[in-house]
Amino acid sequence: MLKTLRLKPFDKRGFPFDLPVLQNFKEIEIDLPITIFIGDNGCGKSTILETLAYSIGLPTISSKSIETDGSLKAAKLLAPYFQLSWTNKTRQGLFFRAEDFTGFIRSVNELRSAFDKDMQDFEASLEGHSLERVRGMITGQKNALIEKYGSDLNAYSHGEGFLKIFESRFTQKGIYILDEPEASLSPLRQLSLILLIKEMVQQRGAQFILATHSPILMGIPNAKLLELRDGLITQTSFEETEHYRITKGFLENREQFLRFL
Ligand SMILES: Nc1ncnc2c1ncn2[C@@H]1O[C@H](COP(=O)(O)OP(=O)(O)OP(=O)(O)O)[C@@H](O)[C@H]1O
Repeated sequence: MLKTLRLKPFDKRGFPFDLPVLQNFKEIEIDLPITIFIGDNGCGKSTILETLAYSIGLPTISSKSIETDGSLKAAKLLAPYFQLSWTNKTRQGLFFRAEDFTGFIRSVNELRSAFDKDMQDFEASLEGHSLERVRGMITGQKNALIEKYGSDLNAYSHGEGFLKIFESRFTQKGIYILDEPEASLSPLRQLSLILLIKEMVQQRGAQFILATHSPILMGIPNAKLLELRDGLITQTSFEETEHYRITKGFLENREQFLRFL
């Protein structure tokens, strides 16, 4: 389990080093199975999560190497200053960003189509024993793909596809870093995600680190809530978060609430 994140002193300028939150923090404890980063847009949650995922070397949903991901330039710059301490070091788990999802669905479906196209080509050029061997190989690979992700991820709605990915990739003890996993999940599906996370923690001993704007996900029992605000990272309680207070005020009396906007 990841226990602490320390930020070594740096004398660099420019993004990401100029982020206010990086000016002040020296060490944060990530000592519970579920840690949730919260805070307003632009406060630096994704930058911290991306740098953590990069430092650990976690797989992304596309299973491509995180080191060659061009969108993680800031994480590469910052990673040398991240010092992680562990009880049991691991590189197993997943780094999930909502924005990776669409590209991922496309690539899975392209791979499936490529298997079909290869099969047609081989059927036209081979025969007998050779054709049977190639057919067996391609069918095996295609079936493995279908078993893992379903017959066609495009056949699911966006939110259903999200949950399908979580179900198929939350499999082993490891560390799961999820950046805004609520992006297209209905409140009911967010509760399903909480259930999945709880099962993974209780049955597999997995660790989760999330960034979210969802008051539902923030309410996961026994999670450590770290709020980024005014350039500081401080531990907070569910009821103290701005997200909770605004949502509660709105739900309790939205007419009056909106009058003050
Ligand atoms: N490549 C970049 N160059 C300069 N500034 C950047 C770059 N990428 C992000 N930023 C800025 O860094 C700040 C932190 O961005 P980050 O994505 O970490 O915030 P966040 O807390 O995850 O926000 P959100 O909740 O909107 O996802 C933002 O103000 C953003 O505009």
